[in-house]
Amino acid sequence: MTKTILISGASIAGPALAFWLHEHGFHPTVVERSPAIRDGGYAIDVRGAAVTVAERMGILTELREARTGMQGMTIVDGDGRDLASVRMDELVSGPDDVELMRGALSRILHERTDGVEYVFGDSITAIEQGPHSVRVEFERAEPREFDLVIGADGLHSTVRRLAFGPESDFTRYLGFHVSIFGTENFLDLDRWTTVHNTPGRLGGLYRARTDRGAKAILGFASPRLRFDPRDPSTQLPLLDKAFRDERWIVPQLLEAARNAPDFYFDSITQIRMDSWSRGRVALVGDAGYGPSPLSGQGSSLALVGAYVLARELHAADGDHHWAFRAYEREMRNFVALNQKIATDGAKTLIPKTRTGLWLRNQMFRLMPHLPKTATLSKNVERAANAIDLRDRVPR
Ligand SMILES: Cc1cc2nc3c(=O)[nH]c(=O)nc-3n(C[C@H](O)[C@H](O)[C@H](O)COP(=O)(O)OP(=O)(O)OC[C@H]3O[C@@H](n4cnc5c(N)ncnc54)[C@H](O)[C@@H]3O)c2cc1C
Repeated sequence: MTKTILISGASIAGPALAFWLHEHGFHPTVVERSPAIRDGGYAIDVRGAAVTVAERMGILTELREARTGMQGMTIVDGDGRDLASVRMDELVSGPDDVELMRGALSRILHERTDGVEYVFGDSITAIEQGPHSVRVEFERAEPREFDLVIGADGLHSTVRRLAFGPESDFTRYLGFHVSIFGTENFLDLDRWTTVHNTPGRLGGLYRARTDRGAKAILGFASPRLRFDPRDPSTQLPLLDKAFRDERWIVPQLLEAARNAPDFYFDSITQIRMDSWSRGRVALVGDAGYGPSPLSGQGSSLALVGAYVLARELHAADGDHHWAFRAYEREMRNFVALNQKIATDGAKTLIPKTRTGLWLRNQMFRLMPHLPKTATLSKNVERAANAIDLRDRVPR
C-alpha cells in the first residue's frame, strides 16, 4: 500500500495536503525551495467549500483571528478625488468568507503539520517513475524513493515541468501583468483600499489590519511580456514603461517598487491541463489548475484540492490509479467554474476602455442599492460552493 508521499511546495496546497495525508495515516515529506515558510504576501480569500475544509481541519478560528479586517474600497481620479466607494460586505460573496494574508494562512497550516517532515531550501531536479516507486533527485539532498510525488509548487511548478512537459503547454495568459509589494502608507489608509484606473491600468494601495505599512498593487493589460520570473531587474523596466504617464501616487509607487524587499511581478496566467496526474505523480493547487489572482479563488482551490486528493487516496487504500481518477472527477467542474470567474474579475478591476471604466464605477455607486443577487459577488459565491464535499473518511 502507498505510504510515503513527497510533496513539492510549502505554501497553501502543500501543507494542507500534508495535514490530511498525515491524518489519514500516510507519511508525507514536504520539500520547499525557500529556506523557511514564506511569510507576508498579499491578501487572499478562503471562501465557500474552502471554509468547510478549514473548519474540518480545526483552523477556522485561527483564520478568523488573522483576518485583514478590510472595510472597503474607494476609486479615485488622477487628482485623488473620490469617484465611487464600495463597502467590503457589498463586494465579498458570503458572510463566512475569511480574508487573510497568504503568509498567515501558510504559517497556520504549517503549524498544524507537526509530525510531518519538512525539507527547506531544496528542490526536486529529477523524477524517475518505476513500477513500484518513484526515484527523486534533489539539488542538495541525496536521491530518495517515494511511493508517490505530488506537485504543490505553484504556477511555475517544477514537478509539472519534469513529469508533464514545458510550462508553455499548459498556460493560458489572461492579458494582464501584476505587481504587488510592501510600501509606505502614503495615504494614511486603515483597513481600506484606494485605486486609480485608466483604461487597461490599475494602481492601488491598501492597508490591512495586520500590515505595518501598506501594500501597493500595479496591474496592466498588455501582450505577454518576456522577463525572468526570479529577477526583478528584468521586471521593473516593464512596470516603468507601462505606468510612465500615470498620475495620482503612481510615480511614488514606481519609485517604491525599486527598493521593496518583497517585490512580486508576474503575468496573470491560468494553468489548464487535460489531466492532473501521470503515473505516480499528481498536481494540486496552482500547479495543476491555478485560476489566476483575478479569480480570487486560488487559495480556496488549493485547500479544497488538497482535501479531496488526500481523502480519495485514503478511500482507495492508497491505490493511486483509482484515487487520482476520483480526484479529477470530483474537482473538474469546481475548477472550471472558478477559472471562469477570472474574466469577471478582469472587467471589474482593470476595465480596458473608458466606457468599461464608467460602467464599473456606476456599478459600484449602485451596489448599496442593488439586491445581493444582482451583484458580481453572486457568481463568485456560486463557483466557490460548486462542489459537494463528502464527509471525511474515518481513519
Ligand atoms: C498577486 C496575487 C494575488 C492573489 N490574490 C488572491 C486572492 O485574492 N484570493 C485567492 O484565493 N488567491 C489569490 N492569489 C492566488 C494564491 O496566492 C494562490 O492561488 C495560492 O497561493 C495557491 O497556493 P499553492 O500552494 O498552490 O501555490 P503557491 O502559493 O504558489 O506556492 C507554491 C510553493 O512552492 C514553492 N516552490 C516553487 N517551486 C519549487 C520547487 N522547485 N521546489 C520546492 N518548492 C517550490 C514556492 O516557494 C511556494 O512556497 C493571488 C496570487 C497572487 C500572485
